[in-house]
Parts: sequence; structure tokens; C-alpha cells
Amino acid sequence: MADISPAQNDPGAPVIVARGVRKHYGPIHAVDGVDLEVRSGELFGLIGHNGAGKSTMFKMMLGLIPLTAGEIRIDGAPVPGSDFRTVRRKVGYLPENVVLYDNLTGTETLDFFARLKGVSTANNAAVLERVGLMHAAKRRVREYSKGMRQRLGFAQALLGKPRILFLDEPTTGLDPEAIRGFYAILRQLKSEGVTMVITSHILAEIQERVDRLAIMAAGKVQATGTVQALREQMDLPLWFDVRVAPEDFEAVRNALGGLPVGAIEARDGHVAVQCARDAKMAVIAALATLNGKVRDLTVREPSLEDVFFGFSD
Ligand SMILES: Nc1ncnc2c1ncn2[C@@H]1O[C@H](COP(=O)(O)OP(=O)(O)OP(=O)(O)O)[C@@H](O)[C@H]1O
Repeated sequence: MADISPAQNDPGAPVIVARGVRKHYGPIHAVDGVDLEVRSGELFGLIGHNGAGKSTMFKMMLGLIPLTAGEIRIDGAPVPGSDFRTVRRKVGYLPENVVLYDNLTGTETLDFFARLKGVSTANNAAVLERVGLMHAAKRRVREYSKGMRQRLGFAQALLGKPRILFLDEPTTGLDPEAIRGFYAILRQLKSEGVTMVITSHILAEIQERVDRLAIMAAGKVQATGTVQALREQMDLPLWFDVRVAPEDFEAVRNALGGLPVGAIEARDGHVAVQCARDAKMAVIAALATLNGKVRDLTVREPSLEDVFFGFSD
């Protein structure tokens, strides 16, 4: 494939690099010194509260608004710049609020965006098929549901077979089944080597799906890494759910006596035990002494939401 640069052929090579990026609107520091590196073929999450600066970062990375300070390179090309104009053709963008024209059909909408982007319309039907809108290709957008509009927005981002995708809140308005279908498409794109950056407010949705993520707050990146690395960095406690008969609850409490555990709570049919990450093996060893009394054991890691609040508050 001639349109793939050497960096994009090298899995793990940085494809999106931001250094010391700032965007100030008068006294408002929308982005305030961001360093970021997204590697080739990664599905990278950018999360943060409303107003954290995610969309502003996206717009700068796409060359839509100028930087106040710092440097961004996409596939080696400084943004903005003449080299970036070539790279831009390989970049797809789904904005937070995609503007669609009610009077156009699905097919006409993609034709319109393809012309705007300067790419061939030959693959438009395949793109509509990929996002599950083929059945509505001839219907006018005014008749589309919110989820269908969102899919059409995603379809326009896929025009021209982009190698890099920026997806701002892409699952807004999608029902659970459609969300599943959406991530299945992202997995396919990933297997084709596409690099993706995604923002979402639904942390449970992205925690098992992104390779790495950055947590933004007040215009800054507070932490970057895999969900597991961020959990370990925060050193948040774990929870054990220990399934035992009610008459054995006390035996669990006794077995854990003297260990650095936090709360021990009797719940419906099990005992919930909070413990520090480094006490995990000691707790398992203590529970093993209860022989057959423990019917089942589940370890619950802190959720991305727990991690997020730890870093962003
Ligand atoms: N054109 C603008 N003029 C002035 N302030 C702006 C402008 N665009 C963004 N801001 C401000 O910059 C900050 C970051 O906004 P941004 O839209 O990047 O946040 P976000 O993380 O994408 O939020 P959300 O999750 O709500 O989409 C906010 O305080 C916002 O009000």
C-alpha cells in the first residue's frame, strides 16, 4: 500500500506527537502544556471532564485551529504546514457534533463529503455497508434516528480509507447493541493498522477497549498509560468478593485478622474485603486456610472511573 508512510508501517512508532502544546483564549487556558504520543496502530483514549480541553486538542491536531505555543507532528509532518496538507488526506475526523444536511440522502451525504475531502466516491457504498446504513442509503437524513446520524457521521470519517482517525464522542446517541457494533468496527480498523484517538465520557465503555489513554484535566494531561498501569500508579485498593455460607462470615473475618485489609463487609451471600494491592497474595493465602468454606472468590480491580477521579479531582 503506497500511501502508508514508514512510521505507519512500524507498529509502535509514534504517529501523533504533541510537545508543550498550549491554546489560550485570552485568560482561558483551554490547553495548557500538553505532551502526548500516540503510537502506530494504537487505539488511544483521551478522557476528561467537560471543558478539560479534549476537543481543543483534537482541533489543533487536525490543523483546524492554530496553537498558542508548542508543536504537533502527525506522521512526522508539523501541523500546520505544507507536509501536513498531504498527511491530512490520510486522517479521518468525527467531530463531537457532526453537521449533516437533512435534505440529502445517506448516499448523497457521503458523495458530498467525499468531494469536500477530495477522495474518490468509489468506496462510499462499502463504507455505508460497514457502518450498517446500507438499508437507509436512499432515505433522507431528516428521517434518520439519532443513532443513524451518528453512524453516518462515522461513515464520513472513514471516507478515503484514513490511516489515522480522530473520534470525538463517537458513541453519543448509540444504543448498547450499536455501541458493540461500533467497537467491532474499530477492532477491524485496528487489525488493518489504523491509528485511532477516541474521546468518551462513558468510562466503563472504553476501559476494556483502549490500548492506552490519557487523562486530561484543566488543559493538562494528568496521567498516561494502560488502564492497568494507571491503576497501579494510583495504588487504589482492590476488593475481594468471598463467597461463603452466612455461618462462615466470622471465619473469614478471623482468617484475615492481622492482615493490612480495609473494610470487611457482609453482603448478600458473600463477604466483600478491601485490601491494598500489595496485600493481595497474603489475603489469598489466608483465605486458602479456610479449606472448603470458600465457595468462590472474585478479585475486583478499581474501575477506570475510580482511577479517573483519583487523577482528575
Ligand atoms: N473558541 C473558544 N473561545 C473561548 N473559549 C473556548 C473556545 N473553545 C473552547 N474554549 C474553552 O476551552 C476549554 C476547553 O474546551 P474543550 O471544548 O476543549 O473541552 P472538552 O474537554 O472537549 O469538553 P467536553 O467534554 O464538554 O466536550 C473550556 O473552558 C471551553 O469553554
